[in-house]
Amino acid sequence: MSERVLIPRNRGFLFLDSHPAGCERLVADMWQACPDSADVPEGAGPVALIIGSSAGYGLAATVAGLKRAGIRGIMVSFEKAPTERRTATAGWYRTAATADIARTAGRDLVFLNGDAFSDTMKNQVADLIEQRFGGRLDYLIYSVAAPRRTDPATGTTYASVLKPIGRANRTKTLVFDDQGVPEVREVETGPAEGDDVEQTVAVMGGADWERWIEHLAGRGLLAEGFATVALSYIGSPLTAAIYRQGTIGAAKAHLEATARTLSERLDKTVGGRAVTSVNGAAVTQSSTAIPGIALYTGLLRGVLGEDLVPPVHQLAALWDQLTGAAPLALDDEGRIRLDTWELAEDVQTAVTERWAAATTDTIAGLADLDWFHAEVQRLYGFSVPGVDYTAAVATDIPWPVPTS
Ligand SMILES: NC(=O)c1ccc[n+]([C@@H]2O[C@H](COP(=O)([O-])OP(=O)(O)OC[C@H]3O[C@@H](n4cnc5c(N)ncnc54)[C@H](O)[C@@H]3O)[C@@H](O)[C@H]2O)c1
Repeated sequence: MSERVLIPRNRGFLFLDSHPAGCERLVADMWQACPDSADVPEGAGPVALIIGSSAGYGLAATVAGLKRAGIRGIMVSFEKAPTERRTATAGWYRTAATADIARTAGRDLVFLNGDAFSDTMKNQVADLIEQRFGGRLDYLIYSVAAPRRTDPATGTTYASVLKPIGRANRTKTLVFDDQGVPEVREVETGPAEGDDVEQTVAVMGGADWERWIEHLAGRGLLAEGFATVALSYIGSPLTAAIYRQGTIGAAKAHLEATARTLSERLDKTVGGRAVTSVNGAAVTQSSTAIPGIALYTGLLRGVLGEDLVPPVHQLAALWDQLTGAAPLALDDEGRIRLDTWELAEDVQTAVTERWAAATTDTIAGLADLDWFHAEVQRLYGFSVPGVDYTAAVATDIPWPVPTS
């Protein structure tokens, strides 16, 4: 086993290495932070498929699903193995840690590493549901965030972009230099051109979610009352030009429209439903790539402090609505809303005032920079309280294999 002392090496919000012990501790902390539920079934729980389970909202869905609903089933993500020179990706280590928690909780989770957009993965999952999980899937949570997708039907590869639609967008944004010193800058993003919108919709819209449901339905694997949820975001007017009214927003609108058509079909065939869940802003590898979102999230935390609702609490609420432990609450467009704390008028007013006042000189008093900076580091397992970063750690942790 290779053991090394790991120090964070990064370019902007991207880090070269991930810390296995930090990642493990983070998952353990998430598990602790998720409240217990009296409604968890004693025996084999419902069968769930969670796509995008190694990070962000998908990881929260997995941890909260274990704790609030006693799920078993299949977790899919796309992570890189450790090599001689590089650690594995953080999601690899978080997956190993999640597998340990599931084992301790006595829940049968199988973790698959590969491209969820491929037919190979869909077949592998369908075979597993058939052979290991009684041939019936109760829940599918779709939480993929990816820059590219190859459509297996045509072989065409699509690339998503983060651009405004119609005209260029100038926004304030937050960056940190190598020493972690913050700077508020203005960046301009040119408008979507050519087929940018179609490409982004093809990656982050509902096409692959629908393909999954059709594939599993075609194999007769959807249980009576089957429910599926895909994650969506609306966000603040401050980020609307680049997010909700931009190329990614077009993809989210497509995802939400897909939910409506899927739901009609599922209702008729298995008495099931498909919905989107609109979640609040969180620091994830995907969200930090969006211009302005880092500044916005730092200010949001500055306003809300500990009242900023972490993903695992939002996903606990989601599972409660799915299992019936809490009433299903849908907005006028049929979406589950777990972002109400973020979009509350007083919160948005306060964030907007701070946004207007934000400069490199004032930012420290307006945003919770320590939290934001540490959250970015925690995406890679660094800055996790309780971890000894001077100790050498084994980096060649194996991907969890299911016990037979
Ligand atoms: N982060 C936010 O602020 C926020 C807010 C609301 C909704 N959401 C939504 O939540 C969803 C997940 O986003 P996130 O921020 O948690 O992302 P993330 O980057 O933290 O996680 C993405 C996950 O997708 C997996 N993945 C990527 N490509 C894959 C592929 N080809 N095959 C299989 N797995 C793949 C990754 O391994 C990882 O598990 C997205 O739909 C996003 O729009 C995010």
